[in-house]
Amino acid sequence: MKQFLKRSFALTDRGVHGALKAGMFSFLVFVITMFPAMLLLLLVDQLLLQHVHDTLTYVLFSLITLIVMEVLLSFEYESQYNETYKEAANLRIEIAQKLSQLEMSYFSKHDLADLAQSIMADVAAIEHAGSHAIPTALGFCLFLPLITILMLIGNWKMALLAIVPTLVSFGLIVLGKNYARAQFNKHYVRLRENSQAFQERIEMSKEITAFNLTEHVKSSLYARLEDSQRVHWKSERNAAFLIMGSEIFGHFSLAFTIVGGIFLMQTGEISILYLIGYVLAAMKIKEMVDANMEFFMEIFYINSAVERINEIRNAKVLSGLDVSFSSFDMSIEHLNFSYDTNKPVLKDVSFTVPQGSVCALVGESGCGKTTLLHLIARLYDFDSGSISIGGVNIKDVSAESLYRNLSIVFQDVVLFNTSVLENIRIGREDADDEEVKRAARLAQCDFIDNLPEGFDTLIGENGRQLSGGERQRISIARAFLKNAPILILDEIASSLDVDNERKIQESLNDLMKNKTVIIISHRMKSIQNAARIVVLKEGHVEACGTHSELLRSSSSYQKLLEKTQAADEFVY
Ligand SMILES: Nc1ncnc2c1ncn2[C@@H]1O[C@H](COP(=O)(O)OP(=O)(O)OP(=O)(O)O)[C@@H](O)[C@H]1O
Repeated sequence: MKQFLKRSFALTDRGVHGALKAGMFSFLVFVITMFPAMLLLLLVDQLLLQHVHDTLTYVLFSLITLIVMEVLLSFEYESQYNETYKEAANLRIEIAQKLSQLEMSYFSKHDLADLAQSIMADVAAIEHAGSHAIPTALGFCLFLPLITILMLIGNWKMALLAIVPTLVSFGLIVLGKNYARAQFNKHYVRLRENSQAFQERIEMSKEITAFNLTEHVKSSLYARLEDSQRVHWKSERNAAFLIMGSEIFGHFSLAFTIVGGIFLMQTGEISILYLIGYVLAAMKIKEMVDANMEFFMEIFYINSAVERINEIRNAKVLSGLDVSFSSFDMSIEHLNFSYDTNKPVLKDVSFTVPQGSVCALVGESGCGKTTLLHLIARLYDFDSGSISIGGVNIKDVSAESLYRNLSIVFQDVVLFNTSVLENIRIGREDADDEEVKRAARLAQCDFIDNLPEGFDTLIGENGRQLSGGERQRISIARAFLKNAPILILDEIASSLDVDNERKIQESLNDLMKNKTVIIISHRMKSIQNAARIVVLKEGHVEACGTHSELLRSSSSYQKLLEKTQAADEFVY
């Protein structure tokens, strides 16, 4: 049961416990709401059949019913709402933790807007269902068999007259469930596409204005909205038909009970008290079904949200053991990798980088240099072969052990919407302010002095208040601060002007001392002193050696040098 609830509603263990508790209270509330009908039966018994009951019986019965009802309702409320809000927070935390453990390939295969939708909207949908629909449905599923058995014991014919139409009414909803689910999924896909389109519109405002695309984008957004409105209307309309059909059958329950009951009473099979009792029970069941129908629909509606949350839960995580590396020699052997199975990006790549030496990766654009750095940083897992540090395959190493020993400076720098100081401190969380400032000086971040509040200046979303070169230097300062034994540099000079590049080059020479460094640079001159230069061509190692060795032996290396020289001389 617990596993069923966990799977069906993407609940956490605690959430399952909460839902069961709330469901039990809902069941008790269903039971107690039958008591006023029983009181009415007592009265009918007295009026019609002259079975006189003491007035105190009515008063006591009413009082006890009221008190129990009040207590149960408050418990039901408490367990439904409190547990659900806690569950929504737990679920979001669980998803956030899971996302932080996933392979990067998961993010490249999934839409980020979709993930954001899963964390916010899907959990909100489950939260709403959890506070209303799931406990009530659980309670009703317990109550219906109980009342059916009691009614069958009383008179099985009357019981069937009241219960069968109710079951058919339910059956209709369940039968239509798959159809409704497909419609709701379609609507969800449209919503996701719309939010992607709006996000793109906002992110590309500059390009849209510059290329005079405002009208075109506006009309395509309107067309999208109209389309999603159509799909939404269709899904709501079909859901409404289902509910209506099921409600009509629900009414048959009452009609059959009255007509069948009168017939059975005339044949002398049941007394008028039985007739009224079964009519009251049929009315109550109908009332409950009506009140809860939208909850059952809601449970079908959250199905696609549940599927997406479960998909994140079941995704493969980066796993491995905590390891202390004995050395930082790096060895890459027969490495193969593809982003998708049809197109290999790296093919049988092998080379070594001894501890404390610099290795440069060069090659035409698209040959797989950045991909190789991503694999070394374990942002993706490779298909076959190995990457070892100190003889240990990084696939067997936990993310914490690896990143403790690795500093990475990528082409695309990501900054957080906080102060400059905190952005640099990301390199090493326990660094004090002085250490952060020293790292900034080493990375030539002199622009910080000109910011309004120096190191305390907030730099806006993804550092939008900074230039490309300034963002790059903050990223380099993080690497200085971390001072890890392995350093990965991907085109760090791409956003720097000549003056800054020269300054950073000097301080980088200090940082790189005694470290295992892997660097990509399109400025061929800057890597000429590297102990080893690996020339990649269409995903495989074409040549490997020092600058002077490659000048003699590799025609691809010579061509790369010629191209960079030609680019340096290019005049606009
Ligand atoms: N996330 C991705 N999903 C699918 N294919 C990708 C992805 N990233 C890169 N590729 C493809 O992999 C190949 C190698 O790309 P990579 O970025 O590693 O080349 P590169 O040598 O670093 O290029 P550049 O010098 O232009 O930065 C390219 O064909 C690219 O289109």
